[in-house]
Amino acid sequence: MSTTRGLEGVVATTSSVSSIIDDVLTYQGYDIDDLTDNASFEEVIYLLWNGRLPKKDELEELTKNLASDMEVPKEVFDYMKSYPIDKVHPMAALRTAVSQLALYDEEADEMTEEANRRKAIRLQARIPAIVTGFARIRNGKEPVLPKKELSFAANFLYMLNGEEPDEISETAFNKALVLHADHELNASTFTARVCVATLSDVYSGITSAIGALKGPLHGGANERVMSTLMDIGEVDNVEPYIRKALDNKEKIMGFGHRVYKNGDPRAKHLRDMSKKLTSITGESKWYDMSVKVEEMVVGEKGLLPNVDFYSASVYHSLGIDHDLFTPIFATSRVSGWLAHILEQYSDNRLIRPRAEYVGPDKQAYVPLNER
Ligand SMILES: CC(=O)SCCNC(=O)CCNC(=O)[C@H](O)C(C)(C)COP(=O)(O)OP(=O)(O)OC[C@H]1O[C@@H](n2cnc3c(N)ncnc32)[C@H](O)[C@@H]1OP(=O)(O)O
Ligand SMILES: O=C([O-])CC(=O)C(=O)O
Repeated sequence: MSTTRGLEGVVATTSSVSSIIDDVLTYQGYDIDDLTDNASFEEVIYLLWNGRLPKKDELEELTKNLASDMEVPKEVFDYMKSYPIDKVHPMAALRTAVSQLALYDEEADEMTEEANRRKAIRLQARIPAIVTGFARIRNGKEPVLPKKELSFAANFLYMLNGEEPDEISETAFNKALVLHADHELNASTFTARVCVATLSDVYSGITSAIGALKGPLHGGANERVMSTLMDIGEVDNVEPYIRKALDNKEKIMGFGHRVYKNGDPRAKHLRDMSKKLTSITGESKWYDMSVKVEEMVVGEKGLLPNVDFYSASVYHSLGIDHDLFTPIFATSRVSGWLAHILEQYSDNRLIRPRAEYVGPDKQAYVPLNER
């Protein structure tokens, strides 16, 4: 038996949801650049779940269903109010609340395709309501109900702040959602597929995926990018800070990628958005620092920024709390997880690889009092 550390380069399944070929990312064959410039997040959800872009009436129906399914069972928010709220990370809150959602869904264990699609809409709709509801509850405020006439992106910001966003913020947030929606067999998506390949339910798949996304080597990196920028503080501090970190063999969050070696095609969109938004807020230093960090990490290590690097200054400029950055990633990525879960169910086989045994051999049991 031979092993590949971290399964690098191993092709573990076929999929038609998204592809990364020659550093080009597509969702169902549509280039991410095209979708980012033109599509609403709702269109992307439809595309990922159905393999084609929606017609007008199909989009209207999905948008209506998403808006009407955003209301979270009261019990979930009641329980949230009893969390040790000042110690709970929003990703932990999200993981718990999504698991709890299953308890109030009578169809949770119903395995027909129709039921799974209905649950997909409910999960896609309720995750933003949970993320924003938690953000408000921990500040002593009540969750805000979504407005049916708002887009998915606008509703997120509305439920978070209690005020409808301006057009620039809505557009930027929509682009960020489009950019994070799916990414082939990344760690959290693989986790979701492994879970549901046992024929476990959709809620279990999404709860597991949230756990995987939370880690700093994956979705959790975006929050850490902002911590790095805050630690650096000023453009002039970038050089000594990054040099010291690299000398100490520390990882610079938001750089490197398992699949892309010539750069993540999503990063340039977020870089442009960061430049624009930080100049609007009058805090260009976050963009300027980011550019300087990029120059140094590219120069010293040849590592390029991934999706998490510039998203940090984008979300910061939208006034979002830093520990909500990864839950926002989950709010978008749940669309991809659900597409992969539906695909897995449609042609399922248990996912069960092997491990090469490297432990001790031929051990004989020694009674407790002789050890
Ligand atoms: C949405 C996403 O999940 S995108 C990724 C988000 N994660 C991050 O930004 C965290 C920082 N980046 C990393 O930790 C890695 O680049 C990963 C996890 C993304 C990819 O990991 P792998 O493919 O396993 O690469 P690996 O960690 O083996 O790195 C290869 C070499 O590059 C170095 N390296 C990789 N990323 C970085 C980094 N961000 N900073 C400094 N050095 C790095 C490693 O130390 C290693 O060096 P070595 O060969 O001298 O030991
Ligand atoms: O694909 C990966 O390994 C990580 C990533 O960029 C993503 O999930 O968006």
